[in-house]
Amino acid sequence: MKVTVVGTGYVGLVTGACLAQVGNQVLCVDVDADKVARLQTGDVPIHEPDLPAMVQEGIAGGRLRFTTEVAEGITHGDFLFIAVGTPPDEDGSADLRHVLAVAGDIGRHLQRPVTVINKSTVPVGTAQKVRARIAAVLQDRAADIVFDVVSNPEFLKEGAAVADFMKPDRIIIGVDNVAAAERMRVLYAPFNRNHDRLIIMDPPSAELTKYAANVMLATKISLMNELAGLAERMGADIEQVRRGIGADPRIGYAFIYPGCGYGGSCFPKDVRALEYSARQYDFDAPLLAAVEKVNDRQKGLLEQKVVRALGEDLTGKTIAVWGLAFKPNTDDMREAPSRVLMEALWRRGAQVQAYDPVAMEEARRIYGGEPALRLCSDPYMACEGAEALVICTEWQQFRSPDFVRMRSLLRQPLIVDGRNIYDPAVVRAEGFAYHAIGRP
Ligand SMILES: NC(=O)c1ccc[n+]([C@@H]2O[C@H](COP(=O)([O-])OP(=O)(O)OC[C@H]3O[C@@H](n4cnc5c(N)ncnc54)[C@H](O)[C@@H]3O)[C@@H](O)[C@H]2O)c1
Ligand SMILES: O=c1ccn([C@@H]2O[C@H](COP(=O)(O)OP(=O)(O)O[C@H]3O[C@H](CO)[C@@H](O)[C@H](O)[C@H]3O)[C@@H](O)[C@H]2O)c(=O)[nH]1
Repeated sequence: MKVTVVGTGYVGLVTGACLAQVGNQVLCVDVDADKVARLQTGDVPIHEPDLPAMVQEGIAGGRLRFTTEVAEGITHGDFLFIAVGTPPDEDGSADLRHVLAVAGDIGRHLQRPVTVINKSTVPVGTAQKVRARIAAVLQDRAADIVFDVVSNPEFLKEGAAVADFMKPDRIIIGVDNVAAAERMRVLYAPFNRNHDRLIIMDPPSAELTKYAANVMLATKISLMNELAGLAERMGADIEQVRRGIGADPRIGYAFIYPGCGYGGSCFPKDVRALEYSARQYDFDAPLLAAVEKVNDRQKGLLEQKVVRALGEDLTGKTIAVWGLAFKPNTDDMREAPSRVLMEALWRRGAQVQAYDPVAMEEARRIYGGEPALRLCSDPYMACEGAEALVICTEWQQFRSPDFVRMRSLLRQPLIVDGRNIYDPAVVRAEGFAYHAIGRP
């Protein structure tokens, strides 16, 4: 099948590469000429396991191509995916500018009947807006071309994006006619072999399903973080509590890890966007506001723990930070807790020595000119002469460190663990003061 994917970010690139992998002819379109130039040579600009090999295989097999030519893109595909960003506007609402710009492009260049599929995370009613924009532009051209608009939100996680796309838990198809649903079933058949993963519904329900999933997960995390704060005060250990409640299958072990707050390009923005939508409908949604409030507070916790140990004025002091990405296996630092911590430390006059296995280039891009940041090529180098080590991301390589070496490099044997990756008894036996999240 001929597929066009507009937008080659985390979602678009993974969608394009995976659809090419199963044999489709895929053309990916992006307005970012540098990104397209890199992708044309098989150079994947993001860190995502398995993606470079898949992109290179697709290019070599002639099934995956990249262009900045939007007209070429729109005329190529029978399926046109919209996978552009929907960043938060100042008021928290999802900015639909890019999605509607693509709808306008489709209207301008469409030559034959197609299925337009929106993969971006968008508020309820957007499929309708996309349809209206395409129809209006077609009308201006006096072009009478039929098209469907399908809502097909994406649920991949960064760091596991290829695996999630290839073996999805579910494929949500929001559609208003049977023929379009059938076309989607055929397109997704390679990802739907053993169990039927397709859940077909109306477009508004599909659009809300995406937000509902993200706010449900964000709520689990914020609730655990709130309980962690209580545990800390009550002398209980949230890690023991986590195991105790996770054993109940109605609760489950997934997504109940307390920590220094959720980050990334999705949870923070999507909780805010749904809050905004609720206000638009004049509907009080106190739970959503609380989820966000708890998370904001949680992101300030690591700074508080450092201050409690070292004092308010950190002028001239150096703090080591392990982990800059918002979670392991990605170089994405959007809304990462590490950023909140580092910026707070800088305001208090501290120097930061940071290490991340893959996000160093991204850190350089964001904080390149920051004199109070030293990016270190090795985790132990980051500890050299620092008053404390703070862990922001639970990368595997941090889990079993050389504590003796760490202690010899740090000026003070102090670890603030934002991800609860160590056994407090073990770390303390190594001679460290250890402060984690919700643990005595
Ligand atoms: N990142 C994730 O893990 C994830 C997962 C599920 C859903 N989503 C949702 O998917 C959407 C895309 O997210 P992302 O992380 O892939 O975004 P991204 O910022 O990584 O990529 C978006 C891409 O779209 C391109 N673009 C913007 N306007 C364009 C236009 N008019 N024509 C062509 N290209 C254009 C940009 O240049 C960029 O390369 C968002 O709505 C997001 O909420 C993201
Ligand atoms: O028990 C947990 C699980 C996660 N997190 C944090 O939550 C954030 C988000 O993690 P994760 O969900 O794994 O990453 P994302 O790539 O942001 O994926 C989420 O957001 C995507 C974009 O909408 C969705 O497609 C995915 O289904 C959804 O999991 C990260 O900061 C994690 O550290 C916790 O603090 N505790």
